[in-house]
Amino acid sequence: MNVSIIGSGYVGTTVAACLAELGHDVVNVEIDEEIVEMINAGEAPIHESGLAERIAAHAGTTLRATTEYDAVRETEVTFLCLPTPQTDDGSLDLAIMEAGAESLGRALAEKDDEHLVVVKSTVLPGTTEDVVGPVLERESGTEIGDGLALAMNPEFLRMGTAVRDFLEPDKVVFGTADDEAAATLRELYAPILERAETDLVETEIREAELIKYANNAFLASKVSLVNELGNIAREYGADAYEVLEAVGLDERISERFMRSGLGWGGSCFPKDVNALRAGAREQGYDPELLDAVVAVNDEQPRRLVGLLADHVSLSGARIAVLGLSFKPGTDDVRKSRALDVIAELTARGADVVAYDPVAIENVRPDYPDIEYADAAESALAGADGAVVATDWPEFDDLSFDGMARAVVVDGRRIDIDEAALDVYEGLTW
Ligand SMILES: NC(=O)c1ccc[n+]([C@@H]2O[C@H](COP(=O)([O-])OP(=O)(O)OC[C@H]3O[C@@H](n4cnc5c(N)ncnc54)[C@H](O)[C@@H]3O)[C@@H](O)[C@H]2O)c1
Ligand SMILES: O=c1ccn([C@@H]2O[C@H](COP(=O)(O)OP(=O)(O)O[C@H]3O[C@H](CO)[C@@H](O)[C@H](O)[C@H]3O)[C@@H](O)[C@H]2O)c(=O)[nH]1
Repeated sequence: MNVSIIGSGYVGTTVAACLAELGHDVVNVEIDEEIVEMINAGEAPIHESGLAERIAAHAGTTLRATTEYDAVRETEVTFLCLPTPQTDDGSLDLAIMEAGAESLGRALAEKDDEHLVVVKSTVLPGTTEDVVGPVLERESGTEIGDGLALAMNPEFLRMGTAVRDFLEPDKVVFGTADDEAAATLRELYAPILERAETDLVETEIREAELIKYANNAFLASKVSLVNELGNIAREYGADAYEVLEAVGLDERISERFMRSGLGWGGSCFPKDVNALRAGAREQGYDPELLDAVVAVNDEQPRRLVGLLADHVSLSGARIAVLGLSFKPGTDDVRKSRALDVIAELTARGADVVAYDPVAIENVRPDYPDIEYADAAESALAGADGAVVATDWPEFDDLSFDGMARAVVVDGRRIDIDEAALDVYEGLTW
C-alpha cells in the first residue's frame, strides 16, 4: 500500500521505517530539511534500537522523505504524526495539528480518488472529527464520507524500544467511522495483526482517542500509587520493593510498572495527564484523582533532596547528580525528574556536578551554570553527596570511593554496595 506519514519525529520515523519493513511504500513529509536529508541518505534522525538498520535497508526504495506535501497525492493513506504539546495552562495545544491538516487538505484538493487520513498523534476525544476533519474538508473541498475518510489509530510505543513496540504490540486500536477505513487499516497492519500476541481493538474514533489518554493516565497513576505506597513504606521502615513485588504477584495488578522512586517524566505522561485533566475540567468534571497523581509525582524530587539534606548541609556542598535522561536508554530529558532535582539542589545553594552517559548535551543549554563530568567517577570525585536520578545499568556496582564523604540518596533503586558507603538512603525503601 502507498502510505504517507506527516511528521518525522519519534513516532513518524518509527512508523514509516516499520511500515516500509512490512512491505509498504512509504513517504515521510517533514518540515525539517535536516531530517529529510538524513532519511533519504539512509540514516536515522533519532536514536532508537533497530531503527537505523531499517532506514538503511529501505531508504531510496520503499522509504523516502520530502518537505513537499504534494507527495501525499501518490498515496492512499496519510498518518498524522505531529506533536500535540501542552499550553502553559496544561491544556492540549492543537496549533501544529491544525497547520498540518491545513497543508494536507490543500495537497488533497488536487487528488481525485479516495483518501484515508489517520490521526496517530495523541489527541483528546472529538479532535479528529471536530477539528482535523473540518480543516481537511475546508482546504480540500472534499467531504468526509464522500472521497475523504477519517480514522484514529493511537500509538503506544515507548522511547528506547519504539521499533519493537510498534512491530510487536500488545494491542492495536482502530477508531473508525466506516467499514472501508477499518478494512484499509487491517490490510496495512496485516503482519502485525497476524501475531497471536496482538489484540485488535476496533472501535469508534472518540473511544480510540480516549483509550490513549486512559492508558497513559493509568500507567502514570500506577507509578504515583507505588510512589505513595513507597513513601508510606519508608515511614514504617519497610522495603517498598519487597512489598510491591508481592503485590504484583496478583494477576489483577501485575508486576510491571511497579518501580517506586523519583517518579515519571518524559515527553508523554506529563503532557497527556495534564491535557486529560484540563479536558475533563472543560467538560465540567473535576479530576481529583489525576490532580493527586501529579502532586505525588511533583513531590518526589523534593523528598529526595530533603533526604540528602538530612545528612549534608547543602549550601556550598558539591553534589553529584547521576543520570539526566527521563529514563535509561534514551537521551531525552523532557520533563526528566533529574532536572527537578537539579533545580531543587541549586535553589538550596548546592554546587551540582552532573553526569549522564548520553544526555548531557540536551541539558547544558538550559543549565549552563552547573558542572558536567565525562564519567560517573569524575562526577563523584570529591563530592559531599550524590543522588541517583536515572537507573542507567552502568551505575550498578559503581565505586563511590572518590567522594569526600560517601552519602548517596538513591531515587531509582540501583544495585549499590551499601556497606561500602558512609550513608545510603533509598527514596522509598
Ligand atoms: N514519542 C513517543 O514516545 C510517543 C509515543 C506515542 C504517541 N506519541 C504522540 O505522537 C505525536 C508525535 O510525537 P513525537 O514524539 O513523534 O513528536 P516529535 O516532536 O518527535 O516529532 C514531530 C515531528 O513533526 C514535525 N513537524 C512539525 N510541524 C510539521 C508540519 N506542519 N508538517 C510536517 N512536519 C511537521 C517536526 O519537525 C518533528 O520532526 C504526539 O501526539 C505524541 O504525544 C508519542
Ligand atoms: O515502574 C516504573 C515505570 C516507569 N517509571 C517512569 O515512568 C516514566 C515513563 O516511562 P515509560 O513508560 O517507559 O516511557 P515512555 O517512553 O514515556 O512511554 C510512555 O509514553 C508513551 C507516549 O505516550 C506511550 O506510548 C507508552 O506506552 C508509555 O509507556 C519514566 O520517567 C520512568 O522512569 C517509573 O518511575 N517506574
